[in-house]
Amino acid sequence: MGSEAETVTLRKPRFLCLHGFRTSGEILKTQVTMKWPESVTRKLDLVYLDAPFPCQGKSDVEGIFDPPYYEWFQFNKEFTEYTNFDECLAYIEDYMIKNGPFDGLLGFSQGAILSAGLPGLQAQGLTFTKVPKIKFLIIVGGAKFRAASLADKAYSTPIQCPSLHFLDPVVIHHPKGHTIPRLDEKGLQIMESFLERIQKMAFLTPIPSLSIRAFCTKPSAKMADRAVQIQNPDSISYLTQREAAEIDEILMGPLGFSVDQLMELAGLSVAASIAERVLAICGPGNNGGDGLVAARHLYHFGYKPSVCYPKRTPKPLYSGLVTQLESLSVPFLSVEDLPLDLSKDFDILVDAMFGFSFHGIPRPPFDDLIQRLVSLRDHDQTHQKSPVIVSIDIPSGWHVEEGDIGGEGIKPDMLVSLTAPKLCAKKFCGPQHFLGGRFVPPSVADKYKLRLPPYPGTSMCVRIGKAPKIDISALRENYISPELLEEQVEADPIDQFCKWFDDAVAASLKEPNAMALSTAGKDGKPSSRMVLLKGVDKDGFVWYTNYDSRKAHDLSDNPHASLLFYWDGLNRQVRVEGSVQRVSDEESEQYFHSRPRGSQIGAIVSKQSTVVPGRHVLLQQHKELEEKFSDGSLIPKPKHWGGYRLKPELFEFWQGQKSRLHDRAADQNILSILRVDVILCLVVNLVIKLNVMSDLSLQYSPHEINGQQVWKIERLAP
Ligand SMILES: NC(=O)C1=CN([C@@H]2O[C@H](COP(=O)(O)OP(=O)(O)OC[C@H]3O[C@@H](n4cnc5c(N)ncnc54)[C@H](O)[C@@H]3O)[C@@H](O)[C@H]2O)[C@H](O)CC1
Ligand SMILES: [K+]
Repeated sequence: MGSEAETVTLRKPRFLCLHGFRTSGEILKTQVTMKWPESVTRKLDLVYLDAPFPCQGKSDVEGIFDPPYYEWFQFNKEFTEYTNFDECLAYIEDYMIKNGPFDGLLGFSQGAILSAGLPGLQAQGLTFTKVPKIKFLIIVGGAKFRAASLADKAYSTPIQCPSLHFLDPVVIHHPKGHTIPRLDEKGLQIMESFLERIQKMAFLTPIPSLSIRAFCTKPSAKMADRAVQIQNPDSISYLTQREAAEIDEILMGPLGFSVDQLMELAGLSVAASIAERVLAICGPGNNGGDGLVAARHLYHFGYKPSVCYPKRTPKPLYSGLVTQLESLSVPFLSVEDLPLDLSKDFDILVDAMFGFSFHGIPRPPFDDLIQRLVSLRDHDQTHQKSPVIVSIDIPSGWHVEEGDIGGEGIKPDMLVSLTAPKLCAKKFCGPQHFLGGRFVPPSVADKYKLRLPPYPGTSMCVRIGKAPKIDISALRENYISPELLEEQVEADPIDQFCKWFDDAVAASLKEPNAMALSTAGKDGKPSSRMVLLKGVDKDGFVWYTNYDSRKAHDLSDNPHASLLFYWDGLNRQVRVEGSVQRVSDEESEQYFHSRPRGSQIGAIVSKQSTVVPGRHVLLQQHKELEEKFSDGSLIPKPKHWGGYRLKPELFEFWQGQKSRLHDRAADQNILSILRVDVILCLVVNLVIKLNVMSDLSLQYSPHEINGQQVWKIERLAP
C-alpha cells in the first residue's frame, strides 16, 4: 500500500558471496562483518553461500575458524585442470534461480576466481543463462583461471561491469596479504564511491517486484491469487499527498523523466479515456498542463475540444502547449465567454484545475468554475441531459487525502487517476474510475509497494473497480480490459467469455460484439460473414437476421455453426462451435421492438441476399414506411426477421503472446518512446502488436463425469 511507504531510500545492491577454498559462507561473513565498517555493510545486501563439496583435505583456517569447510571445485597441482567445475557452476546458478535475483558477486580467493571469471562465461552464453546478468563484482584476493580452455572463454573481453578489486595491482591496495582486508581511509573512500555508483545502478535496474512479475510471467498459484486480488479495487494502492509528490520527484530526478514527457503521457491517458464535444478547464499547475495535452490528443482523435485556461503560466512548457493548440485552431474561451449553463454546448467537461498540490479552498476564478460543475448535478435531478465530468487525477477542490469534505464538491462521472490513485480517490463513487499514465517503472512501484492493475494490451489506461453493467443488445459502437493467466480461467466457458467480453468493451474496442458467423449448407461449402452478438447467457449466443438470408438457408439445411470473435488490441480470439436453433417468436418480437425505429423499418425493407433493381428502390420503400409509421404506431416485426441461438459445444480461447525477442525489443524501445512523443509511442505500440508471434490456446469441450456434463479445459499446441 502506498501509505506503507517510508522515506525514499535506494535499494541495496544484492550480492551472492562466494567464500575461499576450504572455508565456508559463515567464515566469510564473519570476516566481512568484522573487518568492514557498518557504514559499508549496511549499504549491501550480502547473501553467503556454502560451496557444494565438503572439504577433501586440510584447511588453511583450521584452528582459526571452526569447521565445516567446503570447496567449490578441485584442481591439479599446476592449477591447469579442474574437477567438478561444471557441477559447481550448476550449483551456483540453481541457488541464484531459487534465491535470486542477485545484482552481483562478491568473492574471496577461490570464490574470487569464480566471481571474476563468471561474467565472461555468462557473456558468452556458456553459463548462468537462466539468471539475470551479473552487474557488479567485488573481488578480494582473486586470481585468474589457469585452465586454458576456461581462461580463453572467461577473459575474452575485459570485465564490463563495475568491479572493485582488492589485489595488487588493483584499486584498493592493502598490505595484509591473502585475507579480507580492513579498509584504511583511502580504501574506505574508494569503497564508498563504488557503493554509491552501484546503488544508483541497482536502483535504476530494479529487481522485478512480485507484484509486477505476477502479471508478466506464468504465475504460480500464489501469484494467480495475487493477480485476482488486484482486480479488487480495495487491494489497489492509494497515495498520500506526500507520496504523490515524492514519486514525481523520483521520476523527474534519478529516473530522468522531464515534466513534459510525463505530462504528455498523462494527457494521452486522459484523451484515450474520453471523447466528443469537450471543454477542458485548466488550472495553473501541471494538472492544467495535463488538460492542455489531453485537449490536443482529443483534437487528433477527431473530437472538438475547447479550452478554458484563465490563469496561464508563463513557462515555456505551458506556452508551447498553448501554441500547439492554437495552431490547431482549438478555441480558448475566457471565463466570461463560457456559457453560464455548460450543459448546452458540451458533452464532456475535463476538470484539469487542480491535482495533488491543491491546498485550502479554491480561489477565484476557480471557485466559480468549480461551482458551475457542481451545479450541473442539479440538471441530473431534473432529468435534463448534463455533460459528463471527467476529473484528472483529483476532483478539483477535493482535499487530496480526505476527499469531498463538505460533501458539496464536484461529483465527477469519471476519474482518471495518474501514477497511482491518491487517497481521496477512495471516496470517488462515480461509475468510471481509470488509472492512466503507463510510465511507473518497477523500481518506483517496488519502493512504494504499489499494487497497480495491469494495463491491457497496449492501452494507456486501465479501469479500476467494477465496470458499469453493459446492455449487449444496446451496444452499437463502444468501449472495455486485463490479461489471460492460465490458472485464472473460469471453469465455465460462458463466464470466461463474459470476462473477456467485458475486457474488450473496457479497452474501447470498436464493436466488440461483432463476430464472424460461419455456416455450411447441404453442399458442405462453408461461408462466413460478420454479425452482431445481441445476447449471451447460459443457453447460448444470440443474433438476429433475416430468415430468408443465405445463412438462414444454410442453417435450416445444417443447424451447425461456428462463431469467431477477434479482439484486436487485446490479441484475443474466441471460437465457439455448436448447434443452432431459432429463438422463440416472443424473444424476436421483444428484441425487434427495442431497436431504433429506423432499424425496424430497415428490417422490413431488406430482403437480404436477394437481388434488388437499385438502391433507389430500397430508399423509396424506406421513405414510404417512415411516413406510414410517422404517427409512432407499433411497427410490426416482419415474419422473415428473427433470432438464432447457438448452443455451444466447443470453445477455444486464444491469447496472442509476445515472444521473448519482442519483449526485449519493446524494453529497448521504451526510452525512445518516452523521449520522443506520443506518435512514436503509438508507432511502437503497433510494432509490438504486429510482432505477436506465439500464442496460448485453451479449449473447453464437454465431458461427462459421473453422469454429469462438465467442461474439460485443455491446452492446445500453438
Ligand atoms: N507523476 C505524475 O503523477 C504526474 C502528474 N502530473 C499532474 O500534475 C499534477 C500535480 O501538479 P502540480 O503542478 O504539482 O500541482 P497542481 O496542478 O495540483 O496545482 C498547483 C497549482 O494550483 C495552485 N493552487 C493550489 N491550491 C490552490 C487554491 N486553493 N486555489 C487556487 N490555486 C491553488 C498552486 O498555486 C499551483 O499554481 C498531478 O495531480 C497530475 O495531474 C504531471 O502532469 C505528470 C506527472
Ligand atoms: K483535477
